Amino acid sequence: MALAGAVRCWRPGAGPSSLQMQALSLHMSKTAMGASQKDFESAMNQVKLLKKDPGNEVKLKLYALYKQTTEGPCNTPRPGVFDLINKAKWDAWNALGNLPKETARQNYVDLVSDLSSSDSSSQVKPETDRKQPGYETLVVTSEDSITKIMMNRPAKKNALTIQMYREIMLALEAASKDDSTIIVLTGNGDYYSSGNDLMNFMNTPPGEMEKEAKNGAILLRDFVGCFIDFPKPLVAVINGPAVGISVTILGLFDLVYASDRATFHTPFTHLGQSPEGCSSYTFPKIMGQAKAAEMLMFGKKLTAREACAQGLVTEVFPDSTFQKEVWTRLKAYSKLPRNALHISKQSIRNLEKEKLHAVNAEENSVLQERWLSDECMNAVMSFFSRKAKL
Ligand SMILES: CCCCCC/C=C/C(=O)SCCNC(=O)CCNC(=O)[C@H](O)C(C)(C)COP(=O)(O)OP(=O)(O)OC[C@H]1O[C@@H](n2cnc3c(N)ncnc32)[C@H](O)[C@@H]1OP(=O)(O)O
Repeated sequence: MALAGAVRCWRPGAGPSSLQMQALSLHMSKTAMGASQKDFESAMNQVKLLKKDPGNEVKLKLYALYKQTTEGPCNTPRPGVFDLINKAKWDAWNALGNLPKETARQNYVDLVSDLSSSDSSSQVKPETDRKQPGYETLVVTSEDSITKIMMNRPAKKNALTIQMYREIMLALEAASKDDSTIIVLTGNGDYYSSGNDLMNFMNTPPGEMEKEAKNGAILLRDFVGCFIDFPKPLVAVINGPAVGISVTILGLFDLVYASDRATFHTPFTHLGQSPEGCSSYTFPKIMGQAKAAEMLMFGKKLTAREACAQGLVTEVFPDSTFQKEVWTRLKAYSKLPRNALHISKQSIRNLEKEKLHAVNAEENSVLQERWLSDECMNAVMSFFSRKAKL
């Protein structure tokens, strides 16, 4: 509801210290005696300084109290049934009945004082303070109704360890229930992610290969399943090159923003493996059979612009302004009506959910076999012996 213009009392603005001082002086004057006209004017100014939007219900209350204080009881005709905004405002004002002007003024000042106190206690904190505890391989923060999950293993190009798969699942589970509107996955450092950590294949005793392959397939099924079922808008902020599973799951995101430094590489055949992340289904749908085969079968690496032209990426930004442009965009999107956004996401996804889970199960059962193949073992060994030979 667009009330901002009419409730002359609302405009986010200045810094915390002036806000806190005004709240304090307002509180002191109103407790000494009834609120004066000066207190009322000061409250009207203060409401413009609030950083946090108090929501339509509170804005309606402020509007009603303002009108009651300045004009007395509502005696204008009720707006027509289709004039929704003015009708809501009229209803709020009319609900105050014959409340005396002095009481309305006092209530207005009290309400603003309460809003100011909670607003100053929720001022922006540095990122280190906002960081959610409990993650070792991720940095998870929430701000402006956006939960950001950042893979945090820059020295290893954000290669995904078993612990990282698990922590990403936990972070998604928590984000699905928090009050965020949008969830972002991104990487710390120069890479978005180099995909599965190839060490995941190296620590298995010879007799336990089959069991480990089975466990790996279960973990992968659950990991990809979280993206299939995720109920809120998911945005990938691709800060640099992306490899393997970090690319294939992009078909399950709602928006993919990429720096022009990013590349997209799925070298499954070279690794003796096969596609996962539902890409065997989503990629041909997104980019057509021929282009999907080039990526998934022949390991063609795409630039960000090529990936955008093929529909895998939503938009490409110059690396120099990437973070600024993307976060400005996301902050604007995060103010959209939350429930409507989530319902739209779910309507789109629900049409495909069953199919995606079936594809996920099929891909994982093929991969489970692939991990036991000589082709896969040799490719992994050759990656790790590469450095030793230099
Ligand atoms: C539960 C199991 C689920 C499995 C799901 C199936 C998923 C499949 C895939 O994701 S397949 C894709 C796997 N990824 C790769 O094949 C990429 C391998 N890495 C590379 O090719 C290169 O490292 C690079 C191109 C990403 C970057 O090259 P460069 O710029 O030359 O840097 P370095 O190679 O020196 O890398 C720095 C440091 O990071 C280590 N590292 C990078 N990526 C991985 C990786 N994927 N796995 C393990 N380690 C990785 C690299 O070894 C270096 O370590 P060091 O400094 O030498 O200790």
